[in-house]
Amino acid sequence: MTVIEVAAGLIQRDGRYLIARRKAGVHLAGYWEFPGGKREGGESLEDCLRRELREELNVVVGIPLPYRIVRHEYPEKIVELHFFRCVIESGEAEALDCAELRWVLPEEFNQFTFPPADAVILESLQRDAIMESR
Ligand SMILES: Nc1nc2c([nH]c(=O)n2[C@H]2C[C@H](O)[C@@H](COP(=O)(O)OP(=O)(O)OP(=O)(O)O)O2)c(=O)[nH]1
Ligand SMILES: [Mg+2]
Repeated sequence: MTVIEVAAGLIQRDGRYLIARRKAGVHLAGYWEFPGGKREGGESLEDCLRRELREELNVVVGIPLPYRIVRHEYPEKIVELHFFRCVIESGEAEALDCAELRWVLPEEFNQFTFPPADAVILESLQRDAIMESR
């Protein structure tokens, strides 16, 4: 099975992260996720992320900082998720290509259903937040 490369943004502001709910009718519909999408030919993952965040949220972000890479095998596809930390440089996030948006604290992640691939990232961000508060 071919591996689908995806770039996703860990967009942080005042200790909260921006999460988006996937629209109906797509893979993992209704799940909450970190905004982003599939890399197109000839594009770097950083360019992909910046494009996706413009398309999905109408925001421009600064230089994305690599955080972690997660490979996950779903029954229907294999995804390689490249998570980047980033900050909004201009624009206020709008739900252009997602069902709903929320700014949430890491301690609130458990109130939302994320795709199984995201579990390690959620735990890692929660751990980071605890370390930063010490
Ligand atoms: N953006 C994002 N995708 C995720 C996460 N976790 C996870 O398993 N995925 C999966 C869902 C999808 O199969 C794939 C991302 O593709 P996508 O549907 O967002 O792609 P896209 O924005 O380019 O949308 P499209 O043009 O193909 O409709 O990765 C996550 O946290 N963020
Ligand atoms: Mg997407």
